Formats: sequence, C-alpha cells, structure tokens
Amino acid sequence: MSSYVYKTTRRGVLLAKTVSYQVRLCSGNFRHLEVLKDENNVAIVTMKRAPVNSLNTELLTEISSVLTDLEETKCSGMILTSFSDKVFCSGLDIYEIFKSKPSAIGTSFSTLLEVFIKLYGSTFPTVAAITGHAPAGGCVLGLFCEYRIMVQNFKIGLNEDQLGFNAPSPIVKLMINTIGHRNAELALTSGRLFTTSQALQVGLVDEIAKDRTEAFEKADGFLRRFEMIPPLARNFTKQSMRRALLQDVTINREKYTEGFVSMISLHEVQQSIAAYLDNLKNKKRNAH
Ligand SMILES: CCCCCCCCCCCC/C=C/CC(=O)SCCNC(=O)CCNC(=O)[C@H](O)C(C)(C)COP(=O)(O)OP(=O)(O)OC[C@H]1O[C@@H](n2cnc3c(N)ncnc32)[C@H](O)[C@@H]1OP(=O)(O)O
Repeated sequence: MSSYVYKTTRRGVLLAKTVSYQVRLCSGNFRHLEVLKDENNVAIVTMKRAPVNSLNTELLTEISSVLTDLEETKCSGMILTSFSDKVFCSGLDIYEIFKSKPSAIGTSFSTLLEVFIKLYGSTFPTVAAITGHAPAGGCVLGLFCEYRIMVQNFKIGLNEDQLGFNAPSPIVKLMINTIGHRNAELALTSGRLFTTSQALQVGLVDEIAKDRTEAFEKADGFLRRFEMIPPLARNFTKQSMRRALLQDVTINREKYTEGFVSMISLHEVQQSIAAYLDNLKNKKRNAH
C-alpha cells in the first residue's frame, strides 16, 4: 500500500509542468524526492536535495523506498531526474564518507547497493534524464537505469580515482558492459569525466538533449517504445541480461560493503578525500 500521494494527470501536461516548475505537483513523505505519476502509471522521480543532490543515506533510503512502491504499484516506467539545471547528482555525499564512523560509511554504501538491486533489476523500464553534471555516484545512478539522455555541455564519468579510491568491481563490470573494455579501462584508470558529446560518442549516454524540455520529450519517447511490447517478455529479457551482475551484488553485498568501508577508512584515502575537498573549495573561491 502506498504511503504517499501521487498527482495523476496526462503525461504531456505532467511533463510540461515538471519542466516549467510553475506548480508544485506532489505532496508526500519525502524530504529529498518528488514523485509524480501520470494516468499511464509512468513515474517521474525528481531528486531535490539542494544544492547538488549528493547521495547521503537519507536520499538513498528514499530512492530505495520509492522503487519498492513503484514495483508494488506495477509502475509502467520511470524517469529519474534532478530539480537542478546544473547538477543531476554529485555522487555520494563526500562529507558523509569523510571522517565518518565505519558503520555510517557502511550504511550509506549498503543502501547504494540496495538501490542498485532495485533500480538495475526493476521490472519496469527506467530512463535517466540527466539535466546537469553527473560525476562518480551520479554517473553510477544513471548507469543503473536502462537509458540515459543528457543535456549538452555537462560532465559525466567515474572520477573515483581522482579522490584516491578505486571503483568497486561491479561498477567496473557495469562500465565495461556499457562502453566496452578499452574505453572503460582508459576512463577508469584516469578518473575521466566526459563532456556530454564525448559521453555520447563512447556510449555512456544514449542521446543528447539541448535542454530539460527536450530531455523529457526524449525520455518519454524511450518509454513509449515499449507500449506495444508485452511487459512480461520485456522484463524476462531484461532480467536475463542483468542477472549475472544482480546475483553478484545480491550475494556479495556484505563483502562489497566491507571492502568499500575498509578502503575509504584508510588513512591515505581519507587524506586524498581531504585534499580533494580543499581543491573543490579553492575552485569555488577562485571562481568568485
Ligand atoms: C553494477 C553493480 C553496481 C553495484 C553497486 C556498486 C555501487 C558502488 C558504487 C561505488 C562507486 C560509486 C562511488 C562513488 C563515490 C562518490 O560518489 S564520491 C563523490 C564524488 N563526487 C565528486 O567528485 C563531485 C564533486 N563535486 C563537483 O565536482 C561539483 O560540486 C559539481 C560539478 C557537482 C557542481 O559544481 P558547482 O555547481 O560549481 O557547485 P559547487 O560550488 O562545487 O558545490 C556546491 C556545494 O555542494 C557541495 N558538494 C559538491 N559535491 C558534493 C558531494 N559529492 N558531496 C557533498 N557535498 C558536495 C560543495 O562542497 C558545495 O558546498 P558549499 O557550498 O561549499 O558548502
């Protein structure tokens, strides 16, 4: 049973309103998400954790809870997006993994894995409307979806190596599945962030949009492709293609969590994160 309220309306109207943000369409129990549904049971899930949608445990838990609800209510498709026209998602909340207790880091990472299991393995089609930058965990969130449409002139990629830690092996596999072994190796070892057009070239995103409105139109177009495809057959094919990674993460969730916590807790890694945070602050200071 759903514990929150969805606004039901025609998808066109819904998308137009969502794009213009003139009307607040949804009330619910979420602090960091807005969830709308249209008459065809398509959900638009908008992350709204200002300023940059960094993924703390609270936001991840909310995403996880929405995904459960969308399964239970037999949602027919989902568009994942951001309130911001500058940042889709800035990755894991660096402050939550910096100098935190191992148990807090573990909870955050384990919740990310839970989101992966539900989003990557969802029975309904999923598309990310990436309206801004998507570094690290932001890119990962996009990769959990089936299709990515990205607004031009932003950056996306897995820059974990720049922060001093490596992407866990399931993420490496996901990158390889998406852009191929050679491109993935070059990108991951250098912590490369791709511009939107470079991302399209390597296949990290599937389409480019000139703005949010076009991103939504294209996302809608992707979901409409499946209107005539029997959902059962579609889902069976999706699950069979994703089973290996899903099983790996489901079975080894604890092991991956422990590995991530040990890595992040290393003194050298904490030092790298501190230096990275300093850099981020300096960049901001110099920009002003
Ligand atoms: C296939 C199987 C999968 C199995 C699952 C496995 C899952 C494993 C996943 C593990 C891999 C994923 C791991 C990811 C690690 C991370 O995500 S670490 C986070 C890395 N993020 C970044 O490097 C991004 C850093 N931020 C930026 O580059 C910029 O902020 C921006 C481009 C996002 C936005 O730039 P701008 O608009 O100019 O804003 P800023 O002034 O820079 O920032 C505003 C404000 O936000 C704070 N902030 C930015 N990013 C974060 C963040 N990630 N966490 C927390 N806070 C952040 C920034 O400090 C500013 O704050 P103040 O205003 O100074 O207070």
